[in-house]
Amino acid sequence: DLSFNFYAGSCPVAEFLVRNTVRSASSSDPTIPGKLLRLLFHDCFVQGCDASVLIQGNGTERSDPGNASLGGFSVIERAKNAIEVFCPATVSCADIVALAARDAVEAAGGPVVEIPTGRRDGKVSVAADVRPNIIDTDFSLDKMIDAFSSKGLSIQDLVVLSGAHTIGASHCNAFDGRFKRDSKGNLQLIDASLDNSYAETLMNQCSSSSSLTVSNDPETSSRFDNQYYRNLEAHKGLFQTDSALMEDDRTRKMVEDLASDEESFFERWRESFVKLSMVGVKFGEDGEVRRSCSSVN
Ligand code: HEM
Ligand SMILES: [Ca+2]
Ligand SMILES: [Ca+2]
Repeated sequence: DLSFNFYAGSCPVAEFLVRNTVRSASSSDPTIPGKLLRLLFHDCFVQGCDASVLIQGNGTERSDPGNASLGGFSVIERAKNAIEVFCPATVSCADIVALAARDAVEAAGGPVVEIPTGRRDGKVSVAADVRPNIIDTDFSLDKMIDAFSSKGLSIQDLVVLSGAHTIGASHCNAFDGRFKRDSKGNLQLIDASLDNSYAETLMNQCSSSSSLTVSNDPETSSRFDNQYYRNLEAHKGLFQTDSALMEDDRTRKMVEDLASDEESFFERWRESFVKLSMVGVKFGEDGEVRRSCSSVN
């Protein structure tokens, strides 16, 4: 079973080493927190929170185009290497991924969250599992709710965890279908739920380079705060799936509450984040503790 401070006896420095690694990596590279947080989402939604996303090789999850824009792997590997020095073959990579995401939020100014540990590392990682489980930016609210519910997560968890888009960055192809440039070079909105001037800014940013990334939250791009929900209220959600939360009665009220009260966002984040970090966790012989995070033992 998972428990708080699972490694208290077997590896008391584990959480400290992860936190330190995440802190130092984030201060030298401010793109790290967003990467580590998204990595947990993509791990937990495919085969559960079992570090299946870290396995390298032909045909693994990591090789799927749906995971092509993930990052932060080297930070996980660094934390694992530090931990192996003190307590070999004891701390799972799945726990390191979850702890690193937790610490990334804290490093970006977000809430401190206590999470249970004791996850086991999965032995299966198949590319074909990725796209059926990861939510695409063209999903309707109903499809998002179904996807979350299939992982034991509620509508509230969907709205609260989407608040992760208060940090990090995205490639233009994830949202540039929402507008286009007409023959005169002017903006033509395709998705009417998007603010005109924001769309114009995005269009211009994206036309300068196709591999460019844009901040998910242009107001406070590297700060984990409730600005994401204020952006949604202003029709400045980056993805259609972000805007959709404002367009439906089932979620609009939650967005407004979270936009007006950061402390309540942080409180709900703690709850929903713990739930996300426990999706489909493996126990006993269903899993193992990997020696190296990028390959099964
Ligand atoms: C609800 C449906 C969601 C959709 C459709 C979605 C989609 C996306 C997409 C397309 C990107 C841009 C990737 C790129 O182009 O590099 C992105 C970035 C990101 N997502 Fe989500 N996401 C969702 C939920 C979540 C959740 C639940 C979390 C974590 C709890 C999360 C955390 C992030 C973070 C932190 C980034 C920035 C990554 C970086 O800076 O490298 N997302 N998301
Ligand atoms: Ca997984
Ligand atoms: Ca922010």
